[in-house]
Amino acid sequence: MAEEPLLMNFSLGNDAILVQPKFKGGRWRERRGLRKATGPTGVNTDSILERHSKRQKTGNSDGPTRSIDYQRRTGLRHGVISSLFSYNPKIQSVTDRAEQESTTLPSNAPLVDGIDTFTSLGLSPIIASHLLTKLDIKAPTAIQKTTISRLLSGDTDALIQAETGSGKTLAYLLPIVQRIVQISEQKSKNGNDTNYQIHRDSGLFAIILAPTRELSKQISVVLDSLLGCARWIVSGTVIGGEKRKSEKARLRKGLNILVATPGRLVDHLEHTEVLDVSNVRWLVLDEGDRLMELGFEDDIKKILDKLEQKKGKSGAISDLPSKRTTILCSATMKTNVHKLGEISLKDAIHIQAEADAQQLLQEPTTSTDPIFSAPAQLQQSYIVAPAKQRLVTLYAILKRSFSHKGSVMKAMIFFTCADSVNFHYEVFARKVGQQNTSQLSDSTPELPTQCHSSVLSSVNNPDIMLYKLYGNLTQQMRTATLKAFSRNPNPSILLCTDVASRGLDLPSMDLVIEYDPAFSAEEHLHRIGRTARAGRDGRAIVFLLPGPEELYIPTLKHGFKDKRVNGSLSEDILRKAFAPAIASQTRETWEDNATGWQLEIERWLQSDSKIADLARKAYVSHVRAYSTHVVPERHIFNVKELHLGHLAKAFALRDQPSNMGRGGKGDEGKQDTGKHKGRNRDRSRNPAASDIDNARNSAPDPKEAARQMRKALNAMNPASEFNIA
Ligand SMILES: Nc1ncnc2c1ncn2[C@@H]1O[C@H](COP(=O)(O)OP(=O)(O)OP(=O)(O)O)[C@@H](O)[C@H]1O
Repeated sequence: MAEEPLLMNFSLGNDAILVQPKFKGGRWRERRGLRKATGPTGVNTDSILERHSKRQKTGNSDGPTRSIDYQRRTGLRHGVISSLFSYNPKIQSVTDRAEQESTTLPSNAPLVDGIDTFTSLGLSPIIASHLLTKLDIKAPTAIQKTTISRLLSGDTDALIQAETGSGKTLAYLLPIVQRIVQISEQKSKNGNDTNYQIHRDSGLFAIILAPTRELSKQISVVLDSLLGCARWIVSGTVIGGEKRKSEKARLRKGLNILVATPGRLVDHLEHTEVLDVSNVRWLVLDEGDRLMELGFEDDIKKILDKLEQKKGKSGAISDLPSKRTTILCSATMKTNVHKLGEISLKDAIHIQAEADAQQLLQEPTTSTDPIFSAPAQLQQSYIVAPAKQRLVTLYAILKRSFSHKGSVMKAMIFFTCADSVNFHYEVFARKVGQQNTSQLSDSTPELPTQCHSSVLSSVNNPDIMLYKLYGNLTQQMRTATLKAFSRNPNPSILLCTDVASRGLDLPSMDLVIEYDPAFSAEEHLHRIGRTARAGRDGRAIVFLLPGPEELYIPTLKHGFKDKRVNGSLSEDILRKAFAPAIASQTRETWEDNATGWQLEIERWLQSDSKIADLARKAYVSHVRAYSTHVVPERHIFNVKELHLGHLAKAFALRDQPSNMGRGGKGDEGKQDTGKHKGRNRDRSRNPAASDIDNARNSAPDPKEAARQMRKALNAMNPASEFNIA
């Protein structure tokens, strides 16, 4: 079954059409469609693209390039190719350019004072020793310390909030596993001492819900390794991406703990009779805010109703708690989490790591102020790069970061859309020196999307691998890619969308680059939280454009306890990365070298129509995605402020694609002659979007419009970026 139709982060009342909702989660395409549908206040990127493309045709907005000599050396002989270094906007903000080393102690590391051990918190010595010997986990983290003792001592609902990488998964899994082990042992004392009385067919006791398949799989792996000390307790997953039949077979065999995505679980609750939830006493909603953003509210309500309806008496298994405990968990707690809390929790306790709780007391926040902080040891910086210098600066950072084997082992680069991931993957995957043959990497559905990057590899670091991940890849490919990326002992770079921003625990992640800033401050926190986990070091870099985007810097600082965020200019980075060899007898400058690199990519694009199409597609998707930043941040990421001609250069295009004013999605080089043709084509490919247009334009009265709107929204699937079921 397809995933239930979902709304993002808001429910429509009868007159919902009159209000301006905030769209946060899901794919940018759906966010954009939804925002456009709600009224004329949204920015129309189609018309912006069209306006700029007309302006573009009247001449080169960049004016003349530098001297004739400079043009001769750089290949800009005809004066029609925009220079990387001229006519860039003024940079206002970067006053803080000296690199500051952090001396801050890690805030999400295991506690080292030796006072709090897992056994002192109430965990059984068997589990504690299993943690030590098999998982190399010696001491609890701060959130584990607070959560474990609280959840072991009672059956109260809980809302767990702690930094990324602070060990929240074990914080809720350990007490649940211990409680089930205790129930099992209790039974064995009453009966046969040598046999545990709980088996896989004794009943389902706990369900853990997570928003993505990747995260569900990850939780399931942690759970399985934990259950190594209680092998008679069996766990499993129902997360889609495989045949329903095999999931049913697994459920028929019996499971005691189930990890699931909400859509797929609802599907089984409705169609799989053998799934008995009468004994479920623990329900965990991991990444609660994301579950809400992806529109799982209805599914969660259905699950809660089913659990309530089917709840059996605890008589069948003695010591089974009479009450169900629900645990809600996330690093960020937005208003939607409180709504989820209202639906799912009763008299819940709010559990935070002690340090976080103290900080909150000292710095009370308003309801509009998101409560979040990044791990203290994470070194965060921003780079102000003019649009034209973005691509070459990204190359320069990667080249320097991976200049020696071991300097950086794993890096992630976040983009706002899959088209952009695809384009940049090809840029760094291309075979140097083979400019006339398309190297478009074809992927086989079951194999990881990976290739060697000869562009980034060097004598000192010869084996740099590239991977890409986004929601529209097949599930097998996504799983294989993450596995291959995690297991590759060589330096590796993952190019991805926000499908990888939540919860993923990828080993040795040293560097996170937000090449496109996140759609919301909370998402930024989750993205950078893929590094600096469990006390380890990590670096995060965000790219900003000069101008309004520099207003984002206070938001970046807000997430850090000591407001420590370093800034640098792209030209400083280019100067270092493209410095000519000392022995060089030529008159080359770093500017020439940087320009040479950019021109090589531009020529490669011109010689290969497939790559050029990919670049145009990426460009249009990027601009459209840009217009879907959350409302409170739209003055910072304002699509009207984008210089579209300069931005084209970041996609190695010499002009803004003139034939893509209104079409965009997948134009694939076709001419778009009529004013509205492209748009109509886009709409015809997305019937839901065209329904929304109809709803907005034709409905005579607000109630009817709202009804049509609900119908249209129901036809869309905001979670499809995440391919959840
Ligand atoms: N007590 C501990 N000691 C050492 N490492 C730990 C401990 N607890 C968890 N870890 C490790 O810390 C890493 C992060 O844990 P986890 O994924 O649970 O973090 P999280 O708080 O859920 O992060 P996010 O908010 O990003 O989902 C994992 O690699 C895990 O094995």
